[in-house]
Amino acid sequence: MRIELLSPAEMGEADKRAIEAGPFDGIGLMHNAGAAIAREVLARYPAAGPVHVLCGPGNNGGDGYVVARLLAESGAAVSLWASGPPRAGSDAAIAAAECPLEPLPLADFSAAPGSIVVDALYGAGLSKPLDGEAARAVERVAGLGLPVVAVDLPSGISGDSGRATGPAFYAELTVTFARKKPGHLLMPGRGHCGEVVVADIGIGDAVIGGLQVRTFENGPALWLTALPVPDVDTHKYRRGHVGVFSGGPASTGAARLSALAAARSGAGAVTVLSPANALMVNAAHLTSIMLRKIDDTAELEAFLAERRPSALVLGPGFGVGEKARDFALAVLGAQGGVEGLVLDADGLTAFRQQPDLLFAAAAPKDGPALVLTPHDGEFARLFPDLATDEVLSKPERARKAAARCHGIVIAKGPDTVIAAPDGRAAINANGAPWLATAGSGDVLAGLVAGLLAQGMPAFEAACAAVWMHAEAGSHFGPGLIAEDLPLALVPVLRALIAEP
Ligand SMILES: NC(=O)C1=CN([C@@H]2O[C@H](COP(=O)(O)OP(=O)(O)OC[C@H]3O[C@@H](n4cnc5c(N)ncnc54)[C@H](OP(=O)(O)O)[C@@H]3O)[C@@H](O)[C@H]2O)[C@@H](O)CC1
Ligand SMILES: [K+]
Repeated sequence: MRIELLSPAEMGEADKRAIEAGPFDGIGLMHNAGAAIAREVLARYPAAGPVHVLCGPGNNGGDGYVVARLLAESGAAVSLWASGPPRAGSDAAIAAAECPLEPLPLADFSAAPGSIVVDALYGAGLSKPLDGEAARAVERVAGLGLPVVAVDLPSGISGDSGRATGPAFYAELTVTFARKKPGHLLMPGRGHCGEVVVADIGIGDAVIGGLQVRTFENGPALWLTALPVPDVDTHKYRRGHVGVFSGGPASTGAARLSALAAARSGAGAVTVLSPANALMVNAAHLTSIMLRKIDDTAELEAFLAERRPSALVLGPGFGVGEKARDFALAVLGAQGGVEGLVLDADGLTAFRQQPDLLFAAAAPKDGPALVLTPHDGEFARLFPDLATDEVLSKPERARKAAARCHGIVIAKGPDTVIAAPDGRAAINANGAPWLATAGSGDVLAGLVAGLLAQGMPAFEAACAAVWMHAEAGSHFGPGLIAEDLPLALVPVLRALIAEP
């Protein structure tokens, strides 16, 4: 699977390098792009009524002229609407000259029900919100409920950020070239794209490889080789030991959800670390998972020294306050053995007044890895300036946050982004609305810790956990509650580990 996500700038560079490398020149790539779209239109709408191709002034419009010509040659009834002539000397001007159809002014666009729309107004070169005739075309198409096939991106959607700065088409199908772009996976872009097809237009893997892309679609291809599989001669502590901090007697369930997920991920041992007053509640609900009393930092340090847990989860149901901060800092300061700390929920909020305290504790390179799992609200508490920066895309925000906190940031949402301090970022796209349920985040935190404890590098562990969590939720479907998730991970893990 080709998992690189190319920004519009990287795509432009790929285009340039592919032309230099040959065999296709600019108009050659455009012919390939147009042919791929025409093929999809004919395959998906074989009994289609008239096709209306809307062309903008740039190369996105150029692709549209190729599509219009090819569809007309195949016998389809095609109308061509253009916002203006392409720039003289551009590839789009060549494509327009090759197209025998006379363009009608976009301002006059109208279509009968039953028509298909090919949106070739703006793609990678979108530079401002759609307005005037383009905005009216979006409105008319939506009003008529016509199916839209978008060329590269639905016009109005940013390929970088997935944002719609103004009106934007809702496509049934988006055909893009060489690789997906971040805007296909980030919200709201993802909701505008419909199905996304990636067409090979002759830009080779070597060209893409040379770009040193740092943004990926999250999926097994990104981390499967790092997924821990136990050796035949293993024993339970070699499979990693996870400690999960529990809250007080009235809020222990979240820690147990994390603990169960850590256990299901393959960690050999899991211990719930409970205050004395919640020991009995936890004991009544735990079987294979161990229990240990920890009320203060001295008890925590004794546990770390004696039992040498490899990863810890702090936050779910824990309560916000000094104890959360002290415990997190003690874990990050632990000498040797601790692979990582997953800080979630209350563990994040506890640092809202002094995020730098946390970030400084995570700075030493030989210390435990820090993984933060904020939803939007928690992200804004720790990184208020990044959260309110309207210019940054979600991956850029997460990258800056990761660099600042010296840790992995899992910026949760329908388009969860995982970022590392070294600049890598992955966008998750297999999420399901069923996952938006209380306790779902606790399961994710435990899953990350379980993988960390088994020695998976932190970025890969975070990406794998997010993907598996979403996959488990999608497979389970309607009726999902967080208690179902740990067991729903089993078929997901089985399928991954069975893969050659
Ligand atoms: N790269 C590749 O590998 C290949 C790329 N291909 C295709 O090329 C596409 C990229 O082409 P592109 O760079 O010419 O950009 P495109 O989206 O056509 O727009 C640029 C023009 O629109 C204008 N403009 C922008 N927004 C506007 C607005 N809201 N309202 C009004 N005007 C607006 C903008 O004006 P300016 O910003 O300069 O003022 C400029 O004139 C890409 O998506 C793919 O389909 C394929 O052929 C195969 C190979
Ligand atoms: K488009």
